Amino acid sequence: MIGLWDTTGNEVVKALAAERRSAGGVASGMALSLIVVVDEKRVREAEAAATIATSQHPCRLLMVVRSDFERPINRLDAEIVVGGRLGPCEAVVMRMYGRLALHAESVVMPLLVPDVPVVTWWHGEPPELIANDFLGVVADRRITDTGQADDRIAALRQRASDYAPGDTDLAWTRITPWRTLLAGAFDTIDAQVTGATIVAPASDPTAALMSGWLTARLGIQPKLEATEDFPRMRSVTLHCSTGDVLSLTREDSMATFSRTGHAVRNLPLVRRPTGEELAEELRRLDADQIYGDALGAYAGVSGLEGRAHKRVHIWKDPVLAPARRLRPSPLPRRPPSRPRLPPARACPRPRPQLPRVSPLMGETSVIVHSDAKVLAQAAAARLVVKLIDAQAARGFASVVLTGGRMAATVYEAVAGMPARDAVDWSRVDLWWGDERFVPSGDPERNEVLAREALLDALPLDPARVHPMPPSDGPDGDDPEAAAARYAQMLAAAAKPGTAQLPHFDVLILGVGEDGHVASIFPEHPSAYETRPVSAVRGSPKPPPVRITLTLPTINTAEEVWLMAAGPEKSSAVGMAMAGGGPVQVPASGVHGVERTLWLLDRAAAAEVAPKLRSLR
Ligand SMILES: O=C(O)[C@H](O)[C@@H](O)[C@H](O)[C@H](O)COP(=O)(O)O
Repeated sequence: MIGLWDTTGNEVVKALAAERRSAGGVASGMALSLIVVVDEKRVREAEAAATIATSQHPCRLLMVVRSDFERPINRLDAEIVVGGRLGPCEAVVMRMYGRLALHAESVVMPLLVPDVPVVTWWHGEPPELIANDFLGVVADRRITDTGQADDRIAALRQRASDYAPGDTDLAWTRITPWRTLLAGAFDTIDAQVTGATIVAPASDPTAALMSGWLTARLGIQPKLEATEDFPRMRSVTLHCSTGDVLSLTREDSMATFSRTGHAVRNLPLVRRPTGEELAEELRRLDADQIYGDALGAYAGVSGLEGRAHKRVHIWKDPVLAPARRLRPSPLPRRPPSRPRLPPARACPRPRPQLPRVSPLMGETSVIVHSDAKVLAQAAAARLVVKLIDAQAARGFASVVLTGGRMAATVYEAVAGMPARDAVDWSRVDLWWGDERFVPSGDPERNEVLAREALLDALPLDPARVHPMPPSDGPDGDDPEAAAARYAQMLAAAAKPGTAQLPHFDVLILGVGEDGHVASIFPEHPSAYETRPVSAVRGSPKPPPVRITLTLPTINTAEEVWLMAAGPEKSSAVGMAMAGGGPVQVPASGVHGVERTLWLLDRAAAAEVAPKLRSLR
């Protein structure tokens, strides 16, 4: 077991690899990644259940304990157990504090086992909308437990309204033994079932699902008879057209089965531990249509099976929802005797700090167009509409431009578009995300590219056009000074007293074959930079000296659009969308405050995992 205190996602990935090596392949052949989302007070229960389930299903268990969203600092503590107290699996228990807890996926995604299904189980109050939790959006199967909700029946109805195939609920799993016994009873009768009575507490979601199941299978409307004398569903009685009555009644750990004209029989009906219920759900990785039918029949919602299997992540900040305000509890202190992660100790060089990415991250959409030409036309149309909308809302608009072939085709498409005249170009601010540090007028400059392809044809206000300084500008051949100058220009344009940067409505990026964006290159110092603007030396893409906005600056834009076309971009795009990490794949580290848009052609989208490609 390794305990990592106040750590980073990267350290957890490294420590897991180290622990796997030292465990000598204890947990090979993992069939799935199981993400468990749980509150601190229920961790022990969740661990006990997961231990039972993982003993039946070899998997990587990723337990996410989220707390104190309001805490101003972010912190991650992690515990890595391979083939130990959590069963024969690889387990990472992660405690996330502060705003980091809202972006658990940034830590969890790199830990998913490649190419195997992902199952997410919430042990506790289920999320109102699964789309609000990225850990649910990435999962192939999603397991909630409405039995844990404060208002269990309302939670069940909410599951129906929010349903997508692949969802399931442990309140449903709980009636598997009942359904087995009742199905056996049906087999013994020829008569038609005309009615049913279910005796259960009024708020029992399991009884509600039993009612829905009987409605969906037999076309009857069962009567729910409320009782407060029993904590769980007490009995199910079926009335046949012949007048026969079949009844199944729970008695402690068994059931009595009675049928008109037959002797009463005792049958096993054991209440299973949560871990057994979880294990049952892990046995199937396709959608459970019978559950969907039962849920829809109970809630009176039709067409559940026809819904899309995948959800789009919808950002929701629980801190802004007054009902969920949480009082921060003291952060656990690192135990003095706890050893530090061995690989980190072995690392001789001080590691640079990862840039703090903005905690605000809107929805991510992936739009795949047939080819680069259509992509350029569509992106151009989108840009024109975005600028018109921004001007309608605020009177002006601002866009951050980039360089490269894809950007050039989009600029040309805007230039050739009659609708471009609907934009008041004199009220558009233009900034650059990066620039090649060469003399002014040099055809290598991104500024020159944009001017020739588009800007020269537009009635812009020159005072609103802000190219990055050239190498023959006021700072001469000093890219650091030029970067600092651009940072000052940005600060001067920011709203006084509120920010260091102006508002960017949309920031456009091309994606390099190696996953670079702007002039932030993989494993390059620019990928660690936290100042707003950075000089770049030794760029792997010529020319070698450049200036770039850094990741924290890019991530303040309202919308960030990443554009890529062609097969040579497919692996970079695939890695970025799989959460490759901002240093290894800078494109994975950018996002818009309100929206991140991937604009791809089919060839560039080829390696985007199917489950992500369906995000729209
Ligand atoms: O100055 C640059 O080179 C760019 O700003 C760079 O980030 C570019 O956008 C990508 O490399 C994609 O370029 P392509 O669209 O040409 O592949």
